[in-house]
Amino acid sequence: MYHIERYKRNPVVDFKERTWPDKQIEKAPIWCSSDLRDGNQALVEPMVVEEKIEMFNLLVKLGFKEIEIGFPAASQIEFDFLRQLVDRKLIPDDVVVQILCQCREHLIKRSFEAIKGIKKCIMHIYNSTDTLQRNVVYGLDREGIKNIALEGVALVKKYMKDHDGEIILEYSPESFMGTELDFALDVCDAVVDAWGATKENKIIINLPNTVEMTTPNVFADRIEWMSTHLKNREAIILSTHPHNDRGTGTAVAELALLAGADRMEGTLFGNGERTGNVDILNIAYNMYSQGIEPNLNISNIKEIIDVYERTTKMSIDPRHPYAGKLVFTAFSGSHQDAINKGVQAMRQRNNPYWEVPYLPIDPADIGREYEPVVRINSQSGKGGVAFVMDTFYGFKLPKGMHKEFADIIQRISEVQGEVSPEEIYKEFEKNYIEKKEPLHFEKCVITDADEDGDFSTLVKVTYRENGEEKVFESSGNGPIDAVKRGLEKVVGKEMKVLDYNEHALASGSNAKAASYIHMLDVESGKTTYGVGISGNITRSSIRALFSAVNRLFY
Ligand SMILES: CC(=O)SCCNC(=O)CCNC(=O)[C@H](O)C(C)(C)COP(=O)(O)OP(=O)(O)OC[C@H]1O[C@@H](n2cnc3c(N)ncnc32)[C@H](O)[C@@H]1OP(=O)(O)O
Ligand SMILES: CC(C)C(=O)C(=O)O
Ligand SMILES: [Mg+2]
Repeated sequence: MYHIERYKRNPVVDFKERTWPDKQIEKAPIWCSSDLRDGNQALVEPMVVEEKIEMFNLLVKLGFKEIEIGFPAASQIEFDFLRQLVDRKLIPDDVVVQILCQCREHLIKRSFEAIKGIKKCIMHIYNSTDTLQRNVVYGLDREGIKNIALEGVALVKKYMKDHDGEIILEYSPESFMGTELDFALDVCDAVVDAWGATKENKIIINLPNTVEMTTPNVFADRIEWMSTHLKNREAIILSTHPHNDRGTGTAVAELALLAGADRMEGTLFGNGERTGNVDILNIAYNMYSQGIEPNLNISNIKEIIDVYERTTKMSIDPRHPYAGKLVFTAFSGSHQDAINKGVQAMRQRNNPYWEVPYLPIDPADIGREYEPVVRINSQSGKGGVAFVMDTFYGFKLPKGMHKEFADIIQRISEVQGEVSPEEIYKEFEKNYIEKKEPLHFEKCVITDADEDGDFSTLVKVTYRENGEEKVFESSGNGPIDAVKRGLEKVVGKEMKVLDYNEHALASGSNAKAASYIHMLDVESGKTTYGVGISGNITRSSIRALFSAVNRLFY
């Protein structure tokens, strides 16, 4: 049943002093991957130890320096994984592992057992602080909730005494977005004090968007408000941890950075509870697209996808930003035309900037060079077909030919749907290069008459007509003109070469040339293109003439 009266709006923040709307992201935050914790706790089949190790190694390779590896007090598998990391010496010196724990003594005690032997560890404790959970989960008032947090700090301090390694404390007022700001501030200030954080020995205060409840601007206000009101801000690394319930996780994360967050927790491709955590790669690629160094090694998205899909058994949606199979592909005609023109213009322009319509970054920069930017179906146009012929096969079709050939392809796509580059090339061969019947060119002997003049080139052309070998002789002001005049006699029609183009097909000494003839049947006014290829430029142009004649008159 549809009951809109059951829902109410969440409050905005009365904070006129906000400065984030005028800011820009200037640098990458401290990234913390929560793939092995928040991501893992949301999987139908949580990762087993070997899968976790594979994911951990990937995160290290990507350059994460802080990795939340789980909740080791929660299960044996989580505990064993952490022990494996230690025993197999898989944690590089410059990587700090982080573990999550509730503010409960037996769990904190067990967590300290798990981290034995780790030089430096972020101990992440949390408790929910919002009005709803205060009432329904804990049945406690503000003071009671604050005490859970302070009890957590006291317990970490207690077990730290016998621990041989550095502990950085992270505290999260879980469900921060539903917590009154003055109370969130009160709890966080109390935790910072109780921990004794200083500028030199900072604490991480992590303000999560546990469940998205408002538009991103409200979350940004909340972050900036906290950032400016926390008592001992210089002793704090302000972290945030967005989720994606309203589909605005990335927006929230980016606005939180404008609003003063120093650190960002999230996961690869946004795996995580419900609609997921924020997709760290999305934010990092967004930074990259703005020329901001993301401080992550994200140039091989294929490898990231492979490990992610294998270990989480999740799949990437084809429309997922940067990673989806279709996100750098244009099917529609006007987009393809603009991409085609943009790529040509880039080749001619003398500056380093990537500026191609509809492509925010060069897909090759992130390892997507093998996927087609342009795919052809019934929504496609001439620019797209020309782009495929150029980028896949090196044929630079003259502009006038784009429509003629695209019409051939569109007739096919309307029947069968998508037409692959291979099929497009086969049609090109069939309709142009191999258009060799009924007049099949065999050879041409060219002689230059001594005197200059309109008919100084003499040709003797051997060809087959419906299989029968024949010869004609003709003259003209060059080989193309001479052969054309001969063909007029063979066909019995007046024809005119409207345009001629040629280009090399591949570099190197055995490069072939492609020739294009635009031909008019003077009587009917019909025109068409003919295409020829050969290692010899004159042969390729004569082939193009035959191709055009076969297309136009038979
Ligand atoms: C937003 C987040 O992602 S938070 C992280 C969530 N992740 C996980 O929970 C994954 C791992 N968790 C687990 O495996 C289990 O919850 C365990 C092992 C940690 C604890 O198991 P159990 O004690 O059996 O159960 P459970 O989690 O339901 O405990 C609930 C009790 O803990 C209390 N509690 C919940 N969170 C906290 C907290 N952060 N600090 C202190 N107490 C807490 C509850 O109020 C409740 O108390 P009650 O028994 O008096 O009603
Ligand atoms: C434990 C906390 C930080 C969390 O995962 C959340 O609030 O989403
Ligand atoms: Mg979370």
